[in-house]
Amino acid sequence: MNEQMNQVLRTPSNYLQGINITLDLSNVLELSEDAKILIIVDTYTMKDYRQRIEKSLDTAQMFEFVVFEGLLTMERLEVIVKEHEELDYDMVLGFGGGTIMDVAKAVSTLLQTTVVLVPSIASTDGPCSRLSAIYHEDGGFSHYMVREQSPEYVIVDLYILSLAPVRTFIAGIGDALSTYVEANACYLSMSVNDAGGLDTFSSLMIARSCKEIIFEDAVDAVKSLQEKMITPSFKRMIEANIYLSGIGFESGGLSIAHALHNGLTKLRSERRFMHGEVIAYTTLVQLATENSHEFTQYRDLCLQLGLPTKLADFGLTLDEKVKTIIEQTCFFEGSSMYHVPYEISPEIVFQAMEFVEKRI
Ligand SMILES: NC(=O)c1ccc[n+]([C@@H]2O[C@H](COP(=O)([O-])OP(=O)(O)OC[C@H]3O[C@@H](n4cnc5c(N)ncnc54)[C@H](O)[C@@H]3O)[C@@H](O)[C@H]2O)c1
Ligand SMILES: [Zn+2]
Repeated sequence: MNEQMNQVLRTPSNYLQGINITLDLSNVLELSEDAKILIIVDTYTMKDYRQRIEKSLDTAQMFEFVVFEGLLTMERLEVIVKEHEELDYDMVLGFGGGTIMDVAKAVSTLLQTTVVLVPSIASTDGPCSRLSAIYHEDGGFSHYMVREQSPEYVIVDLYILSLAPVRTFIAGIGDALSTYVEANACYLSMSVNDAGGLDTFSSLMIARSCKEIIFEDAVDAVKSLQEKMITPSFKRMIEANIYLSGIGFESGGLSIAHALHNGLTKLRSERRFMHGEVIAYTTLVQLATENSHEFTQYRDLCLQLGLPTKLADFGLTLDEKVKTIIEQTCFFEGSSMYHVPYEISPEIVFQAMEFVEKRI
């Protein structure tokens, strides 16, 4: 019975945030002279920040870059590990978007090193969690790989994030928007969270702070980013996107919004959408399944931020194919779809999607 489980809250060992904090990584990480570091970057961070990272880690004995772009699959993960297992690295440092955070966590698990995560966009709440989302070659979600320990270091450079594309920041707000909705559903249904136990009251409060900051600060924070200004609202929103949402989802738990997102990865659309953009929509669907009086408030904020609010915004139609995907991929033993304090079924989710689709 879940009632006898422990309550578990997990956090990264160190969360450091500052303007240009990445100029001083050797000191911030207290690097020893014999440190060997594997640095995982995406094409963007490699192009714009390679020199900064090289200079900042110059006290290390050696470091090597791996450039990763595209989806994290088990096959690609095994290739990276095979190519680097001989060198006895102490640390894997991931510097990039949400995918790079997941690659770095997974590689560090398999190479048994510490992990340092430096998000170059505040687009997901991945940096503070132990999870890595693994995909199939065709883009469909496969499973979560879970690191034993939370990340040792999360380093947040406000200067770098103040130059990031506005769309990525808004996607991060979309991801964070789901956190309280899902954590609250887990708390009320005594569901197992992603930290491996029952929710603490603290994690629920962290998720609630995340929600409060979004509704107070998101609009102003986006304006700040458009003007490349590091304002108090921007700083609070960065913490909400990365830290509060990260702890809030892992130790608060996932529910319908992420289960439905994972199922919808089986659908192909013309344009590529970011994780958080899909989550904004699936959060609205979760709110609709519970007939929440807050549905309109959430939907209006999404509209104000330019986040998708219906399937049509992804160029997709709510048809039988979608229904089949929900039936076949979202409802399985252990799915977070069941993490709600009320009855749930493919029909109820589909009806909620119809409701969301018809809202003007
Ligand atoms: N493990 C977790 O806890 C967790 C949580 C949320 C999301 N995720 C995963 O994260 C992934 C999505 O991450 P994402 O939405 O960040 O997309 P992404 O990482 O796939 O893509 C981000 C893109 O932005 C580019 N980029 C990076 N920094 C940039 C910058 N400063 N300026 C301009 N471009 C930049 C990159 O080159 C990349 O092409 C998904 O796989 C999702 O499952 C994992
Ligand atoms: Zn998410």
